[in-house]
Amino acid sequence: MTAARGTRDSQDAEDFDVEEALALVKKDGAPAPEGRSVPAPAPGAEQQGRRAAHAHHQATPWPEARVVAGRAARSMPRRAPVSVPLDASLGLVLAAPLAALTDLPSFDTSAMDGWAVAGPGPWEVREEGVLAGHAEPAALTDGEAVRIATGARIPQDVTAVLRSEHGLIDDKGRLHAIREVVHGQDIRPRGQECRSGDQLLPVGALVTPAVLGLAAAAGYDTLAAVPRPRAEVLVLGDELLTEGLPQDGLIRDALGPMLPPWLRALGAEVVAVRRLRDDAKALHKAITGSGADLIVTTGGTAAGPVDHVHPTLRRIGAELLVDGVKVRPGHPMLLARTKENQHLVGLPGNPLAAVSGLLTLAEPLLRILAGRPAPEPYTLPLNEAVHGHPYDTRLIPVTLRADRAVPLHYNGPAMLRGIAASDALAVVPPGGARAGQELELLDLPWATAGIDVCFT
Ligand SMILES: Nc1nc2c(c(=O)[nH]1)N[C@H]1C(S)=C(S)[C@@H](COP(=O)(O)OP(=O)(O)OC[C@H]3O[C@@H](n4cnc5c(N)ncnc54)[C@H](O)[C@@H]3O)O[C@H]1N2
Ligand code: MOO
Repeated sequence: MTAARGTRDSQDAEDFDVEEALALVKKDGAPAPEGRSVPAPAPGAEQQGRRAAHAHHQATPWPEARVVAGRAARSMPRRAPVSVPLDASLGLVLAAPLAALTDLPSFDTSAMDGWAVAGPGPWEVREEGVLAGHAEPAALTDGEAVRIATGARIPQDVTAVLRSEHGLIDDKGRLHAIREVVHGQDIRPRGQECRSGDQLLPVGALVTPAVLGLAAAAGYDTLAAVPRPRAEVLVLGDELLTEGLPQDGLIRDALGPMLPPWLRALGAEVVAVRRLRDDAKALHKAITGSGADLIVTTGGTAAGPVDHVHPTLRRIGAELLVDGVKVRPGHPMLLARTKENQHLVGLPGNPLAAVSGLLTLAEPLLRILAGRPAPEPYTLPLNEAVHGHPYDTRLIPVTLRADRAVPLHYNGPAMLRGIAASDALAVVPPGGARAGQELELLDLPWATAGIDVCFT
């Protein structure tokens, strides 16, 4: 057995047996790391444990969880379109059709460097040439030519543009064509691409770099866009460090740096990222004080002594729309309506489990709030078999090689090593998948061609 194979087997075991493994640690009273004390079980911890076991049976199937998240977004009223300067509209969605504000080109334009000529040659060449962006050139009369640059306005009564490489000046200063001159050649007539008022793009089009260019060319300084849904990230955990090396049982916060750009790539405006201690009061205050459309919490979703997300949601009377999902990793993820027009996605603390929650619940919700089109579902064959969970869907990081999905190792719930090297998450149905089996893929923003590569 190779080392890599051994690693994966042990990860799979962790995946299936994480609950039992944790229970064993607790039963045996494993010593706490030096200098750190195990918090006493919170009042009601036993009840929480029962609730967690119950919740697991109530968990929503993975495909349905995504539908519920989409429905939650559709239940929210549409926010009014915003007028956004071009340089800030990348990644937004048009809230009004993009209609040309001008003819394009807006004047007859030379397509080449050379001479604008009138009538048949040879031509007398005028002394002063015509450059792009300069004053309106004087009309030509038959037998005349003028030097012209690409993009310059065509003088009146010009019949064609002769490219510089297709003309010769004789010793008397007259211009001769070395090729046949076709009427209108190398002239871009006004309105060739569009007339003022023509619809260039419909409502709902994604603003890509190309759209920015088109909008600018068509005369726009601002665009009417669907506003980005506002997301606030609450990173929970006493054990988290924001710099330096992990030490004394403390670890680096991996989600604080990862989630804001990822949420932005999913269409959100991240209005705040706050780090909170494992403290129920602080969490209550942060949730009830937030004006965001979506609150994303990390950690605290399970039934441990300092897992305050469920109790806090109960306390504020939130409606749990999804309470656990039949997916590995990430099964404790949740979605709640916290108040009118506000939802909360609770991501599990294990980093890959958090990614799973992000793509299962936050992605459809944000995509619909941002007015973005749903990505076309697609599948690729697996290049090797993967184990499945007996009852739950698995999401595993894969790279895409020669139209095959290659599963990556280091895909345990607490690991980011696999996903950091991956292009997509493959959706493994309960029971696993054979080599060659077509699996649905969820593209990761950095691997998607087009706008999704643009995080800023
Ligand atoms: N008795 C049970 N215990 C656990 C269950 C269960 O079903 N029964 N599920 C396990 C699973 S699966 C997951 S996933 C986690 C979810 O836990 P929480 O959402 O409550 O998260 P925490 O306990 O706060 O943290 C879990 C793990 O992740 C680390 N973490 C947390 N935040 C971060 C961060 N920002 N950056 C890096 N790492 C983070 C944290 O230190 C823990 O190691 O619950 C299992 N337990
Ligand atoms: O199995 Mo958990 O959801 O670690 O990810």
